[in-house]
Amino acid sequence: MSDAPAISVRGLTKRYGDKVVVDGLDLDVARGQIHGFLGPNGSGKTTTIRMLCGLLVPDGGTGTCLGRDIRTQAWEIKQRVGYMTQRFSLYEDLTIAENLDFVARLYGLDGRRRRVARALERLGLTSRVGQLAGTLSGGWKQRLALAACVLHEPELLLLDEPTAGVDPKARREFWDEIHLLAEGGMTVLVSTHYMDEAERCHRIAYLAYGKLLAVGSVAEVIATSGLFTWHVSGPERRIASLAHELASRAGCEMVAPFGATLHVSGPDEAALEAAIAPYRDEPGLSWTKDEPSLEDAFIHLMTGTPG
Ligand SMILES: Nc1ncnc2c1ncn2[C@@H]1O[C@H](COP(=O)(O)OP(=O)(O)OP(=O)(O)O)[C@@H](O)[C@H]1O
Repeated sequence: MSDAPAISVRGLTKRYGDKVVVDGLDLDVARGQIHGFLGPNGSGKTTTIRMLCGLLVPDGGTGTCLGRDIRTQAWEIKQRVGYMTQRFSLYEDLTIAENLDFVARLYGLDGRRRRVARALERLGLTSRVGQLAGTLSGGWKQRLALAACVLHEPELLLLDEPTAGVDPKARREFWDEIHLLAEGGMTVLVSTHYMDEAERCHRIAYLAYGKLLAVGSVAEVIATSGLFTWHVSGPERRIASLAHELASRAGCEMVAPFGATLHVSGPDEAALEAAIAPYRDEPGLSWTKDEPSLEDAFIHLMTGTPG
């Protein structure tokens, strides 16, 4: 396997009319990595994914995907990439095996039986081969969609919100499968809105309004945010009123209740401590300084970006 990055793009730009939806994006994804792609709705994740696999031509920028030029070698890229779109559809009145066989025929793949058997085994679907796709739960449907995407043994998987609306257990299992595929050498770029999924990636990139705001490991992205956070817990009614009081104090940029605990954050450590100082010795309240969560960091990064 080559050491060259699976994805390497510079200044990637896409406009629709006057609107710049991807704005000068630089991104490197190493081979064999699971790279998360996060950002609010409409931030340009799908558009970027479609430019990377040659489905959309960028208006600006250059780069390679699997060593091929994204502008001039789209056909070669498409053959080596598995792309699971947000609305991946399967034939509900066909069984799991029939769906996979159909996809293999559609793409004219050689060794169909072997490929279908391998995909079934890889994704733990062997025991359900005869089940109609329409009778599968959301999690199993997504797993079948993933099996269809790996039938041609791609080097890179582009997964666009593959687990939206799927329950936590099925999401966790789906991610176990993604990790197994990566262990086997596949590179994965996966967009998600779920923080727990972001934390299962080797690296993440955070996009807002078409601009890349942060990239790195989860710890690096949290550090990039430059945010400081305190947690305070206490009686529920007091926590509810405290949330209102703190929200109006300078230095508290974000105040978010999590049950009977508040996450209180701000980018200026001294200003934040001054804001909470009057409450620090209040009986019944328990304060701890903590790392900001990834969600705190993302919301802060987005708040500082003009839309
Ligand atoms: N074909 C198109 N024509 C015009 N505007 C488009 C087109 N495709 C996407 N857009 C706009 O580009 C912006 C980025 O959309 P995109 O789907 O890439 O965002 P996203 O980050 O994937 O969002 P989500 O998380 O909701 O899937 C949005 O404002 C969207 O409305």
